[in-house]
Amino acid sequence: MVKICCIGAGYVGGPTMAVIALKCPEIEVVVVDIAAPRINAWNSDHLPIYEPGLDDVVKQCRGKNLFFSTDVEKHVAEADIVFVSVNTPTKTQGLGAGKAADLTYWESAARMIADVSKSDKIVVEKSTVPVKTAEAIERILTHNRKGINFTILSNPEFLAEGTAIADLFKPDRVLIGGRETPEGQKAIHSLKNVYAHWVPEDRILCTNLWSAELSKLAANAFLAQRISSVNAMSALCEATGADVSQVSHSIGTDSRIGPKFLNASVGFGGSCFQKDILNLVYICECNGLPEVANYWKQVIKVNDYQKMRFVNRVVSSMFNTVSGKKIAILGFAFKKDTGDTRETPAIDVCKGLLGDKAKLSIYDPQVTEDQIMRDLAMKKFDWDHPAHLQPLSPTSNKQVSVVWDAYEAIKDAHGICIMTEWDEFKNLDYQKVYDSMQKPAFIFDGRNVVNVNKLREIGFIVYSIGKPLDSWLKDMPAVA
Ligand SMILES: NC(=O)c1ccc[n+]([C@@H]2O[C@H](COP(=O)([O-])OP(=O)(O)OC[C@H]3O[C@@H](n4cnc5c(N)ncnc54)[C@H](O)[C@@H]3O)[C@@H](O)[C@H]2O)c1
Ligand SMILES: O=c1ccn([C@@H]2O[C@H](COP(=O)(O)OP(=O)(O)O[C@H]3O[C@H](CO)[C@@H](O)[C@H](O)[C@H]3O)[C@@H](O)[C@H]2O)c(=O)[nH]1
Repeated sequence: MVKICCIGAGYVGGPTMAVIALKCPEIEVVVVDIAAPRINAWNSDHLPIYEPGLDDVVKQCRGKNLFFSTDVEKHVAEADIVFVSVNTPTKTQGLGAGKAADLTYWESAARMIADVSKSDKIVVEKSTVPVKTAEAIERILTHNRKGINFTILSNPEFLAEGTAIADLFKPDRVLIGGRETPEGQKAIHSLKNVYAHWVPEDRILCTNLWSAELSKLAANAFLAQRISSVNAMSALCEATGADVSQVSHSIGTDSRIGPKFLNASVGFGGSCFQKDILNLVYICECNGLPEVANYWKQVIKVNDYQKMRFVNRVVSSMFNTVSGKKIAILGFAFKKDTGDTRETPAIDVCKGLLGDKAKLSIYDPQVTEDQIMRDLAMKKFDWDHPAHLQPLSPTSNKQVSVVWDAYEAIKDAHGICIMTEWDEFKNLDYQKVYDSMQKPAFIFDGRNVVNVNKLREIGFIVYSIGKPLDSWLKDMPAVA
């Protein structure tokens, strides 16, 4: 029986391995992690992450050929294929701080693999890493080896949160990079056989190591670039009276552009886009390519601009101050159908409003109060470390309350900010909402989910990203 061990039971390791176990009943899959609470949760009825369809997959194979364990060394030693899916945060100190990837967790995993192995292994990079990482990992593995052969592959993951299971069941492609040596090609073949259980052969792409590593960074940079492009257009739409949804639709019907990933928003969030672009920027700088680095840096700059532009709109519309005013924040996750808040634009918007002394009442159907308080207190990039290394949550923040009902958050508020496109925000009883608010009642829709005309008929003053401005907002000072 082939044995797979995955180091890192997070958003990638957990769902990916669960799907491999489901699709390959004759393979034993063990997911290991240093975080005992996470492993306990994977072994319980309350999985550590919210992801549609995940419970079902885990229930079908857990205890049969899918196991979760903290006994990292034992399971690594026994495995034929070791996936490494640990955190690769942005460095906060030292050389490359604020840009380069911190490979501490990866390196310690590689050293441990080298120490405990007693048989040949294929070691698979599942984490997103800088191009050329495989070379460094190979050195660590081979330097420590005791006659054991390690073959390294790059197999980056392209799943998106909220649709992880659907993405894993039917990936656009699986990418496997390896050395162009007989051992490298043999290892590629072995990993290809795993995915071939359910992925059509023409969707399994095999490349050299560096192409696979760089393709992951490039894919995220291109995706994020589309969002920053449409968000940049949204500012111009507001200035000219064009409607960004109409512009997106018009350009998206050109088959060379395509319709996906053209939704204007308050900004992109999530654990990957910013981190991976910063990493790409750093790699370009290290390779003496400042123009290329600056090109990609601009994607992040526009994203930061979009979040600040939103805060400025809120404050300037509400008579240039939100001091002491209750603002309801609807949604805190970085997108719908996930409880993940890593780099969510809600953090920057909330911090901006708190900086102007607003009182926030926050509601998200999947995010806990503890997580929100922690996010609002955390320093940039601290979130991307294993749980036991993160700062504890602060006891309280007098300006912030977290509630478990949208109407409760909205009651007596002066304004509403929609930060996540949860379906339930489209279907609120907006007449009831209006009646329960202070007047004038403002809605700032950061996700373009509400029906602007209907809400204006009710009496709201509505701001929706990239849409023709409310006459109220037109009279306000320019904020761009
Ligand atoms: N989240 C996504 O949607 C996504 C998608 C594609 C790629 N990625 C990449 O995959 C990697 C993992 O991301 P994630 O979202 O799953 O992170 P995560 O924080 O959810 O999970 C990482 C896990 O690794 C564990 N870990 C760290 N060091 C360890 C060690 N030495 N031994 C055992 N366990 C260890 C941590 O405790 C944590 O549970 C990152 O490089 C990320 O960029 C993420
Ligand atoms: O048209 C769009 C599409 C997305 N977003 C925002 O962009 C962010 C990222 O969304 P999405 O890409 O759907 O989710 P992620 O889970 O971050 O997935 C991205 O990052 C992963 C980690 O590397 C990759 O594996 C995926 O392929 C890539 O889509 C979210 O805040 C979205 O709200 C927009 O604002 N407008």
